[in-house]
Amino acid sequence: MNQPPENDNDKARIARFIRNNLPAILQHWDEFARSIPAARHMPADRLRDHAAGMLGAIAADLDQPQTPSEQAAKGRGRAPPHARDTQAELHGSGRMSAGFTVSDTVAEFRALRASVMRLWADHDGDGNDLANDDLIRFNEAVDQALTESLAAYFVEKDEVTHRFDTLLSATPDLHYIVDTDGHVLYANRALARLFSTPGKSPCEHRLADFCPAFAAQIERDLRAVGQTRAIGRGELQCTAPDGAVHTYRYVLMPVINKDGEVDSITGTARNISELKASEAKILRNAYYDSLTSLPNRTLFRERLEHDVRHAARTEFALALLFIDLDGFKEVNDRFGHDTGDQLLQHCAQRLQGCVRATDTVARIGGDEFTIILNEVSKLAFVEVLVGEILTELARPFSIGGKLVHVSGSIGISLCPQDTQQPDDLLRNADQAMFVAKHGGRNRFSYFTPDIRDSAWARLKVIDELRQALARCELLVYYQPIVELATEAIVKAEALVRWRHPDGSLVLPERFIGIAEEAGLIGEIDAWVLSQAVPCAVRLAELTGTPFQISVNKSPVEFMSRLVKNTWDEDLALLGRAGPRIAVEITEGVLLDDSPGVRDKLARLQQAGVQLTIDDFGIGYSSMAYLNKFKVDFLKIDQSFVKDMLTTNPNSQIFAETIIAMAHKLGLKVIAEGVETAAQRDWLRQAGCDYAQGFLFSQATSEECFAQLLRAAPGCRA
Ligand SMILES: Nc1nc2c(ncn2[C@@H]2O[C@H](COP(=O)(O)OP(=O)(O)OP(=O)(O)O)[C@@H](O)[C@H]2O)c(=O)[nH]1
Repeated sequence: MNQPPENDNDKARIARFIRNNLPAILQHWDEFARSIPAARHMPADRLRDHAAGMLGAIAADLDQPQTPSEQAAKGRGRAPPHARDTQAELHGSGRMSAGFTVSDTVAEFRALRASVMRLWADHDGDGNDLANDDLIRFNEAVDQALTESLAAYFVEKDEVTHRFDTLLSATPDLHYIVDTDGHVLYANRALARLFSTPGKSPCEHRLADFCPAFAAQIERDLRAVGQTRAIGRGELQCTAPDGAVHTYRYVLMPVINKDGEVDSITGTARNISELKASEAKILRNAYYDSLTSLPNRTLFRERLEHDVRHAARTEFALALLFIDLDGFKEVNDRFGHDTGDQLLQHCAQRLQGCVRATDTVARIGGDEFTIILNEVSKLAFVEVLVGEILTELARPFSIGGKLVHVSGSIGISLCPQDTQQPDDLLRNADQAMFVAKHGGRNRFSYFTPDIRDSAWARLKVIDELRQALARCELLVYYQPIVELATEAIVKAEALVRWRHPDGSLVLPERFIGIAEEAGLIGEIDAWVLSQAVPCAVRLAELTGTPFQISVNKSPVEFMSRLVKNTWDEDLALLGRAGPRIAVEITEGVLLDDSPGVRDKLARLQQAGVQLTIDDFGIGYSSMAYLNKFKVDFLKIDQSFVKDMLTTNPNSQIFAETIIAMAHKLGLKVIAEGVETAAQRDWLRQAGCDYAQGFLFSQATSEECFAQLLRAAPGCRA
């Protein structure tokens, strides 16, 4: 049953008291408030304004008439608020945002209550009965305000929690909070999903349970963070429920409570599996050959250094094998690069099959492999193994239904016998391989000091040759080609000579091969051509008839990418020279079916250059290409001429056959190396068209050549 409202004067008295004594109450309150941890660092005026607001709201509440049941409800803090967003509610949500704990918030109300009551007690009131009644009313109003404030505080807290939960749920990173014993207090959705155990919340686990393989590491890191309060970092691998293994990088941070103790530990973990995979790929690319998956040159060098150091500490030797495939370019040219690539892969497998796991097989260049053989106790074993490798490489490879053949040339250098320097060891093995290759391929050669000396000599020649070009030390000599019927000099072959700084005249046999290997041959041949063209013009003026000079174009110029490309300039020059210049090529060039070679031949043909096939008869001597390309002259190799009348009568048959065949095809024949009158006579009688050789003249300077021409009968000069 409702009680009548209380007397208005009574109701207003405490409210009036609060309003009249507000400065004094706030002064008391200030002292209390400073003991609240969260309020300690707040500006005093803000705290006061806030308290004044709350007291004003409480006083306003006290102004309201209320029934006894409302009063009872208020006493329990259950009275409905007067309006939405009461001052108390605003207080509660504000305190939550300002970082007040619940107990801080309660303490603030306690301080307000104590401040008013202290002052009330000191006050000359209107009598204790009334004062007690007022105090009861006051306490009820404070309780009500506190309840409203806390309710708003928790609503705000839930909202903040919800916001953070939403934020943490949206991220693929794992976020978690554990207590100092490692029990999970919070796991975001990504972590819960990753380690979902049916019927069990992540909070029923210890963090270490999620990753048993790294449990000890997790426990150790959590312990360290708890003890040192330092941030902990680490990486671990976890197997997800779908069996996938992921790598996580994690950070652990201590949560310090108001007493300065580690209350809990928060952690985040990021899946870095992709990063790891790309790091591994970068590492693989830096150290491994992508085609064969063998160690590349960089890793090989590191291993060699390591193994050489290791060998120095043992009584065992180390053998380094340098393997270069023979005829690999032909595989590329004939079957295409894909087949070449597959061949390299097969070779890599076969090489690996020949050695122990402790040895290293590496691919250090195009068709170059190296093998480090460790702990060699007997050199005989090396030879047995090298024999096996040669057999393996020479065994046909079946690639794409085709049988492909190559072989290998192997150089061997030993540590410590030859050297203990990794760089020298590699150079030695390379030089020894070079010797094996030039010794006929499909074989091996040990490094010897002689090899080193000749390799150094070779390098010296390359160096000097480079300078020879720049210092104009090369000369062109001309060897006459006579018409056998008349013995008149009708043509010449341009041959290069090198006036060495030591004064000697070096013949091409001594340096052309080296120039080819060093990639200098293109420049040399181009220079010879540039000299021969004006010479042909001058000789034609001298003789009064067109005069042709033939120049050599090395097969290497057609085939190797190492050689400096002078083709555009050469062809322009040849085009201007017309029939004054013929180009001599070997038959191997015509037999080469690779697109690069075919293209260069076609350009020569388009320029209308007359072609001479040099050294005819010693190679494949296939007739088929004579049909495909317009050839003008065949040069019978001097080896046939040399022994046709002495040791090998078959040479006569060869020469006769070549001459007959050439004539049937409309080609003229030139015999090289004619040294005797008997050879000349035989060739003339066999129908050969032209001859050159010492019988007529050695190669000579343009000046001497001009004298030869002037001395010839019928010369107009
Ligand atoms: N298919 C393929 N070819 C390559 C690769 N790297 C280099 N080459 C080619 O391998 C060839 C190596 O040249 P050489 O060693 O002179 O060729 P070769 O025919 O074995 O010559 P010799 O060693 O004198 O017997 C060149 O034609 C390169 O273009 C590759 O990764 N794949």
